[in-house]
Amino acid sequence: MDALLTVAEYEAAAQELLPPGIWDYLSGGSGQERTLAANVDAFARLALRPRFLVDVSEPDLSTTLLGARLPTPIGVAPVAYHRLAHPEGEVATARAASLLVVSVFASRTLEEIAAAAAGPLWLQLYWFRRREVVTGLVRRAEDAGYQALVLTLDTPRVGRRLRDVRRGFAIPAGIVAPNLEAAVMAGTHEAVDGESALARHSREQFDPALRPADLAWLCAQTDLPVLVKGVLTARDAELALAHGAAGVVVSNHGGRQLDGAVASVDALAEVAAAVGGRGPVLLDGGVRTGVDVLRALALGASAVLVGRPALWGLAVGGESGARAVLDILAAELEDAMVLSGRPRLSDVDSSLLAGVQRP
Ligand SMILES: Cc1cc2nc3c(=O)[nH]c(=O)nc-3n(C[C@H](O)[C@H](O)[C@H](O)COP(=O)(O)O)c2cc1C
Ligand SMILES: CCCCCCC(=O)C(=O)O
Repeated sequence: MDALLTVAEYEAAAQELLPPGIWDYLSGGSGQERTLAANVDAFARLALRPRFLVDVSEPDLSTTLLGARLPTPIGVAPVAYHRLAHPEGEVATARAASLLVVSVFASRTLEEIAAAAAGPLWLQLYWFRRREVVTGLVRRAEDAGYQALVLTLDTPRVGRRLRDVRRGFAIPAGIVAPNLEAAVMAGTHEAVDGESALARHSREQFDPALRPADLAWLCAQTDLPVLVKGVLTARDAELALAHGAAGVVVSNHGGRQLDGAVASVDALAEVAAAVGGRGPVLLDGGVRTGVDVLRALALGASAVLVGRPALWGLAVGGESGARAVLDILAAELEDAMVLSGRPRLSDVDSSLLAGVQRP
């Protein structure tokens, strides 16, 4: 087989390998999948304005995020059940990633992942009705050396994902979420009529009444920085920072929640302006090339996260497949920085983008 050179080639190879139901769960979106498509299309519309007569002989992709030095501004977004893609699951991804946000629905324990990790780990949380589930996870993350928490705001319930509804998708027997007790996970392996097992589970277990005061309460439970994920407006960024958040992840959950929601990259400038340097602004959704990473940085992102691309790499080649995907994105980013006359991340700003108003 020829070497795979792009994320798109990993996507196609993963589709060949994965059972159709798992492929649909990993790659699909909600509703008509308009936001899923928009996330990718919106990047393609952002044209670049390269400049020359600049010394680009020593490009530097490194950055600092929440005090941690990272070789690139590219991390892995929280994605449930990596063992759907590869038997080693999150342990393989953690070996490959320089920053991994571990889903609360990880299919390996927080401690196994920490023992394998090559870089910082952050733990993503949902707002479970039973608060002791949340606080128990916070304590375990602290004890295992995780460096931040990420509270996902955009999922008061799982969105209506028609591919999963049609297939009666449920988590296959043998793949579990070992960081959550059995009572919290009841029903996730059983298909139901008219709804995916995950959507039903979320209605039973997630508290849809999450308010700013709850965020403040969570921040008060821990010394770890708490970021919020799913922010698409200046209003939510302001509210989150005012209630203790240390940073935000601009995200529409990869087009899996509100179909019709704005593409992540189209929401980025508004959110970055509202944060105004008070904390890191990450972006996920639709990042498929290193040029996309550069575009996001130009619009104010401190770093990007990739969800599906990491899982496609994992499906194709376990740890080395996930690493290959992240390396492709980093190599493409370096190329784009050199070819656009921005050799350091501090050189990247909105002057790189055509048609974007400059301050
Ligand atoms: C299969 C799958 C599972 C996901 N699980 C979670 C999760 O457990 N928690 C969460 O906050 N986001 C979850 N997400 C959303 C991702 O964190 C991220 O927002 C999204 O994948 C980014 O879009 P991309 O896949 O285009 O990179 C999941 C996404 C996918 C594709
Ligand atoms: C067992 C519940 C899984 C919750 C959904 C994970 C997720 O966020 C996703 O997008 O899928």
